[in-house]
Amino acid sequence: MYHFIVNPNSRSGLGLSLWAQIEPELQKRKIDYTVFFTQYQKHAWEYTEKLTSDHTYHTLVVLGGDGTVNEVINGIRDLSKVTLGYIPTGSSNDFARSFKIPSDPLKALEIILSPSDYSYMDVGCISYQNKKRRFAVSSGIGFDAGICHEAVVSRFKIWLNKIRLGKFTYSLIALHRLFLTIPADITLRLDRQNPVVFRKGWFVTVMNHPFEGGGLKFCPAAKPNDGYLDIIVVSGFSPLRLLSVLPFAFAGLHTRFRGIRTFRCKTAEITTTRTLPVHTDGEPIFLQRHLCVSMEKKRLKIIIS
Ligand SMILES: Nc1ncnc2c1ncn2[C@@H]1O[C@H](COP(=O)(O)OP(=O)(O)OP(=O)(O)O)[C@@H](O)[C@H]1O
Repeated sequence: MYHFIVNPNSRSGLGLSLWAQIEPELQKRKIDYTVFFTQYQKHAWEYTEKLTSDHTYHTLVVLGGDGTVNEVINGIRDLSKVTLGYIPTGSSNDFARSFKIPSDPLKALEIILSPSDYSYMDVGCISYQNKKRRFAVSSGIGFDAGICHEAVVSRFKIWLNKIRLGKFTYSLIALHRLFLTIPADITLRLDRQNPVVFRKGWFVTVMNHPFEGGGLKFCPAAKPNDGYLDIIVVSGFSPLRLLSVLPFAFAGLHTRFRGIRTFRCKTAEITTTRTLPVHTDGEPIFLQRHLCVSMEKKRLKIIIS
């Protein structure tokens, strides 16, 4: 039995029309399935929590963007008792990008219905103010999270999705945020070693996958199943210099510039001198000053081909 979780509003409403391509195929092939449509934020989380609370084995299929994947992963009671399939319909689709899941919904469905390979994905986790939230792709504090916060409220994303340029949403909002962000000093402590301070920090992002923000290859060496988290720290830049360097991240060539550092770790503690926006998989988590990052002990089985 496949349990489809559909965000009809993903890519500004395209999710529903893509489901209309998927359902006839399921019916034609007499596939045993249920479908659940999310109606509001965290609805996918609530539903997944209820569904998986019987602690039996489930195959869940997400049709949505990275934000819906994030909510489903957060709702799973026992990561070892779920197999996850994914049909990408979001604006940025960074989760699908590194697993090379096709963007054509029928091709992605074909893989789910006749799988030949799986990945056992690490699941990241941030803790803040006695709360905990998992992430699949990345979680960051500072400039990149500010972009996610703005994307949620911006009409710009809707407009770009309408003209099929949704993947540029985050890059274009980044241009706007570049001149609004005031860098803060950031202290990073990896694997309980000595802390390192980065002056004028723009952002720190913990990456499980190499890409975020619609194809920015922030941590080119990150692998979602290697048992490690990769980290990028960007500090000491002027806005104009950052603007000239960031496009290199689409090719993963930004790491050669001074002011950009990458690390690999199992745990990280991030403290900033001011409260800054935080995100997990592009979902805003308000303003924080202190985050602890780690990985879940159990991994999640993902259908990849
Ligand atoms: N019916 C709905 N109406 C409005 N928002 C919804 C609905 N269902 C879910 N959401 C919220 O939509 C947000 C974004 O969804 P999602 O990430 O799937 O799509 P996206 O934003 O188009 O893609 P991406 O994250 O790849 O940019 C999530 O925060 C989710 O909680």
